[in-house]
Amino acid sequence: MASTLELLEEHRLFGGWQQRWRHLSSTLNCTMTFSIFLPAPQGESPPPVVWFLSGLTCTDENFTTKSGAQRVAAELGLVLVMPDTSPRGAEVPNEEAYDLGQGAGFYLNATQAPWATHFQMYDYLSAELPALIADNFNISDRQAIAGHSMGGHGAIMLALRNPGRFVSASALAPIVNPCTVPWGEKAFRAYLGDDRQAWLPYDSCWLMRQATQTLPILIDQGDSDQFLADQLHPERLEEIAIEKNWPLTLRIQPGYDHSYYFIASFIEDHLRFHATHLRA
Ligand SMILES: N[C@@H](CCC(=O)N[C@@H](CSC=O)C(=O)NCC(=O)O)C(=O)O
Repeated sequence: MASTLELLEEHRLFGGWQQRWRHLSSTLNCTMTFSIFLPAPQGESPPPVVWFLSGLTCTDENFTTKSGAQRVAAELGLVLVMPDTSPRGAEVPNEEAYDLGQGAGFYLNATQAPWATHFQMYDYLSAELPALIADNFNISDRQAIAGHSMGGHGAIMLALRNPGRFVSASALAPIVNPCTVPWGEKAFRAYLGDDRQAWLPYDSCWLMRQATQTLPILIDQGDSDQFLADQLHPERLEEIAIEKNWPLTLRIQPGYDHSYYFIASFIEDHLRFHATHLRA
């Protein structure tokens, strides 16, 4: 299936362009959308890229419309790519619950029926979408990745599984140990089956323990986050990082919850963190 891009929306924003595109994904066997922010050019070199993976219930539009990230991305000359969080469409299986099915792809390759035909988000994000973006936009191969909650899991997991692909990774309120928390256990059992060994390559704590090549990681976590105690456990990844002398910074932010108000408050720090590494 050849992938042609169809422009759905375009808006001038902070001197750059916010665009939304549709394409047929051969990996996911459905039509997908993604959003991209293209800053005004700052020189001859193609601009570096920050990917942002969103959380449960999100599309590419939650971050686009609620984070306010484009102002700083424009200043820093960063391209932002915002993929959707799962395959979509009437032909794609779904559940009524918000934490399984459409909007809850968990950035993995499902092996179980009825999910496996479409839920191949790991391959979509590690191969098909990066190639499509590289073929159609003037971008650098200097790239970083960030995400929120389920998307924070996706960002750190993708960075740990693909050494050298990203220069830095960051997350806001990420699920760092999905194998042991209710959101992750429910999704991994449905998508990957009962064998917990098959879950491990999607667990950032397990991946960091195995890793031999580091990259800088920044994590922000609100201490009033309603999901902190049951689902997130950022301290578990921090403990492994300390044991391994890994360059990871975990910042606990007093009073902040799990919402986009939290993301909007700290996304500037994340983009500046990535810009430092992307321009190094
Ligand atoms: N609706 C659910 C909670 C869903 C939720 O909070 N989603 C978060 C991400 S949670 C982890 O991945 C989110 O980003 N929502 C979109 C938004 O725009 O806020 C419930 O009621 O518990």
